[in-house]
Amino acid sequence: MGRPVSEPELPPVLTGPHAPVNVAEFHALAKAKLTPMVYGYFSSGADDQQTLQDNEEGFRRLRFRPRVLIDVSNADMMTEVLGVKISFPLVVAPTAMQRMAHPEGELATARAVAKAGTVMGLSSWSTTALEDVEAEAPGSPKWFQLYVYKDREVTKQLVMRAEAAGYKAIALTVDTPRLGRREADIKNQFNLPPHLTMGNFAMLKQANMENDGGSGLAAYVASLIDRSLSWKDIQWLKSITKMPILAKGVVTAEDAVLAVENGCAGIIVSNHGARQLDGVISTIDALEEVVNAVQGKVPVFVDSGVRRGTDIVKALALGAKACLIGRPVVWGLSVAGEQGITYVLDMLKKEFELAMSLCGCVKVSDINRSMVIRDAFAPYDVRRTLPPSKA
Ligand SMILES: Cc1cc2nc3c(=O)[nH]c(=O)nc-3n(C[C@H](O)[C@H](O)[C@H](O)COP(=O)(O)O)c2cc1C
Ligand SMILES: CC(C)CC(=O)C(=O)O
Repeated sequence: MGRPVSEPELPPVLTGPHAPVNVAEFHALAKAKLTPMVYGYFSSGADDQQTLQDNEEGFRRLRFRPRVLIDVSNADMMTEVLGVKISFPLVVAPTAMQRMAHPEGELATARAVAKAGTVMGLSSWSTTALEDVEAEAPGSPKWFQLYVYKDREVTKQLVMRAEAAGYKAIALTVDTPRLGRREADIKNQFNLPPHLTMGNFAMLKQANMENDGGSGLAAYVASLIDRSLSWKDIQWLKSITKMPILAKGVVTAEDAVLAVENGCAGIIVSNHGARQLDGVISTIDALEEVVNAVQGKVPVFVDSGVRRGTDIVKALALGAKACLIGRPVVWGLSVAGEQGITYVLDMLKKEFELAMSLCGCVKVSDINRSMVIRDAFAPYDVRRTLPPSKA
């Protein structure tokens, strides 16, 4: 597979023999470019980072059962999320403070994601105002990620602004009543660099990240975010917006059922890129129980650890409608702004197309449960897919 974007248009870091050919190589380039404080914030998981490792390992534990001698000369990667067509089943997850990665931050992301024909998630804690992000790529579908403030009026204003600007959904983050313990941020006494602001909050322009020698972000979250948030607040949220609400951060069947009962329009199986509770189950391991619990009533998405096109095929085989990626986009942005993200998305799209074809799938809906097994040494029970007479 060749490199994704036509070479003459690219900056030197993305051309020639040292150009990255996968997400891991983008990560390495970003690490070399960013300051230790910024890199530490973007890359870290919580505590011992056990789940950080497990998120990627979880995908590796799955093995394919590809089908052969199927005409794959035409691959159709299009799919649909919440009524919106996207070019392939990958959505960009909301990640905070993108101007730390590149001066154009969220604006570069909006342009690249629009060009790729998919959905952008924008963080409440974007370093660019949500209206400016929409104006940069007007009409291109975006989800607004919501942190619920102790001050419900602040929250309400934010939701109303997102709806007025044309955002298509609210991704309500449900796994962050408190910030996970990220040791790099504590060591580096993380703080938003003084030339940047939280773009969505005029009154909080200077983010008050005063810390007592630890992570300024943890102090910021503790002072502003509503720890008392509970399922009943979904009703409140539904009373102030017509946008569909996605519960972002569910990893159990119990909570999946509650999300559906409380009127969520979708579920994002996520452990926040392993940044919250260390030791929590990897999302690819949690996915199937959530899919089974939901019984097709709402779409299920998954993020945390998706690094390859093959990971997307595995997630879809286990019932996800689409995957989201967080860090891979941050690495692309850090390395080469908009072009870096375009390159990353294009690379993952090509990987996905190849993986689909090698699995014998012509279209996204061909991907099914029979295509993966968890344990490479346990035979697949063919009674699941063969008619009884042949099983
Ligand atoms: C640097 C960074 C910032 C993030 N900021 C937010 C955020 O503001 N809101 C949120 O709900 N999730 C946030 N996340 C979590 C992502 O939305 C997503 O769940 C996660 O990155 C997926 O895992 P991956 O990075 O392994 O792809 C952030 C993740 C990272 C890495
Ligand atoms: C500002 C942060 C709370 C954003 C976030 O969700 C994260 O860093 O994981």
